[in-house]
Amino acid sequence: MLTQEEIKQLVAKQAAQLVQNNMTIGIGSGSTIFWLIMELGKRVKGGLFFRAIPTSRKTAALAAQCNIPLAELNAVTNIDITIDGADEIDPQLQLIKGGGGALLQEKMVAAASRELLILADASKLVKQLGKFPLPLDVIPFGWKQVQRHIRETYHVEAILRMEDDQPFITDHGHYILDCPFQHIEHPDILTYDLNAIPGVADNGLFVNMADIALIGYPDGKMETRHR
Ligand SMILES: O=C(CO)[C@H](O)[C@H](O)COP(=O)(O)O
Repeated sequence: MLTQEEIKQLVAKQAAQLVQNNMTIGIGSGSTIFWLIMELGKRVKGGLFFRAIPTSRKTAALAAQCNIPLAELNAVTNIDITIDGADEIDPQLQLIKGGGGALLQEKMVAAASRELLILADASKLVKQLGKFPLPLDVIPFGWKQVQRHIRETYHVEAILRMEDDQPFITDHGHYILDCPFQHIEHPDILTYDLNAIPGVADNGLFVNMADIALIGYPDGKMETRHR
């Protein structure tokens, strides 16, 4: 039986093979994507040329260490594919993302891409989204108003994400509120409503965005799911 880390490595290795010469790709964030970057680094060493739009500073730094050429989102007109991880994946390939706090940039890069491929081990599969607390990316000014709105509207206690006893700060200087909705029945409606709250930059629901998910299992099998 493979460990979770070995499964992540396996799906990352498979996904890295999809990248072809001269492509522009989006590279997600997180521990699964760490392995993707390692595999892509090997392919760069082998002579493959592509350029990548990173979805976080961490990803940009890792990719640079692996000699992967980087480009800015504003500098490109086409992204062939974005490869990213997820925190929850439902049967329709609707996602919760943002466990690493990079959801805003991840969603912007994914939205600009022709295709979004999600890599995950099978523990991320759920029947219904919501067990994983939904991250909201919020502007620090007035974040408590957003928290109050979530409490009064949904009866959900949004928790300010902390790091080393300080609020966690995103790459864009924002805060993250983690919202334990438990059961999200209509992700399409919820994403729309949450983003309408003043002060919310974005939320971690990725609705109708993922095209394919590559899922790895402890026995070494891999499954491809399409939306
Ligand atoms: O959305 C993300 C970061 O904002 C990640 O893709 C998500 O948290 C999954 O991470 P991991 O591969 O470490 O489980």
